[in-house]
Amino acid sequence: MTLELTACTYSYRRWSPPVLRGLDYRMPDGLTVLLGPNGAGKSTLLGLAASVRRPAKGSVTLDGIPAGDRAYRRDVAWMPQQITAMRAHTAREQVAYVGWLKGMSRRDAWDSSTRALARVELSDRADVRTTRLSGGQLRRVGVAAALVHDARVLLLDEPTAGMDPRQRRVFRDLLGELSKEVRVLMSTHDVADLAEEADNVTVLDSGAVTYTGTTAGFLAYAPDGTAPGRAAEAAYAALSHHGSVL
Ligand SMILES: Nc1ncnc2c1ncn2[C@@H]1O[C@H](COP(=O)(O)OP(=O)(O)OP(=O)(O)O)[C@@H](O)[C@H]1O
Repeated sequence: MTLELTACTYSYRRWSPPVLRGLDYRMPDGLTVLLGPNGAGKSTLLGLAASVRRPAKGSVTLDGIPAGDRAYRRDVAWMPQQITAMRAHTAREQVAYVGWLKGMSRRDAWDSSTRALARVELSDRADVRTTRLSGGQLRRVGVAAALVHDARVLLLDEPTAGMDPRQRRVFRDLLGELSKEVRVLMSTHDVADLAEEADNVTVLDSGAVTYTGTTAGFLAYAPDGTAPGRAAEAAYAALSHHGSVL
């Protein structure tokens, strides 16, 4: 299962300079954390991989299947940075609706929605309208919606933003389980918290990949003498300082 961006160029407006220019990126196995400063292009990359944005040049494929094909969309799930509460829908309905859009039968989508909400510890809010949920709860609805159709690749855009410490722990455990089953690419600013859990790290800066490889390889960029528990932050700072290491 290989999700690959090849020579991708993307601009938000026709005449504006591209955010990504000829980007080549192959998503690694297991759990990959996508790091980078604000505006680096993480959401743009995830949007292309999710096939919600189309590159002006280049291609996005999953095992050779082009993004946008039905099979591609079924296998790839995306949690956007902003989760929209659908008016007059409960959490269960909103998640089930995403499953239905991805091609599940109504019944399967409904059953799967109930399971997905349980995985994010939201069963007790399943029948509450999403417009009434807190920001952190709504993000968990977003995670559940990404899980509902049993995709083989999960693309998560800052899933832990706004979650309280307990929910972060629940989410981390869930990620641990999920990354054994599926590939996960997750953007975060939570360098210290998550980078050490991941199998791989990708660092994006100004639309270019400045590091992609194992977490051990990433942590090796921390200068000697870095305090325990600070290695991920120190490695990230060192990579940002040195620029591209590819
Ligand atoms: N809808 C949009 N219209 C115009 N420009 C945009 C739009 N979305 C993003 N951009 C620009 O594209 C660049 C990359 O943005 P992107 O959201 O991909 O970065 P990011 O790494 O996800 O940032 P953050 O960490 O702040 O979420 C930025 O310069 C941003 O201003």
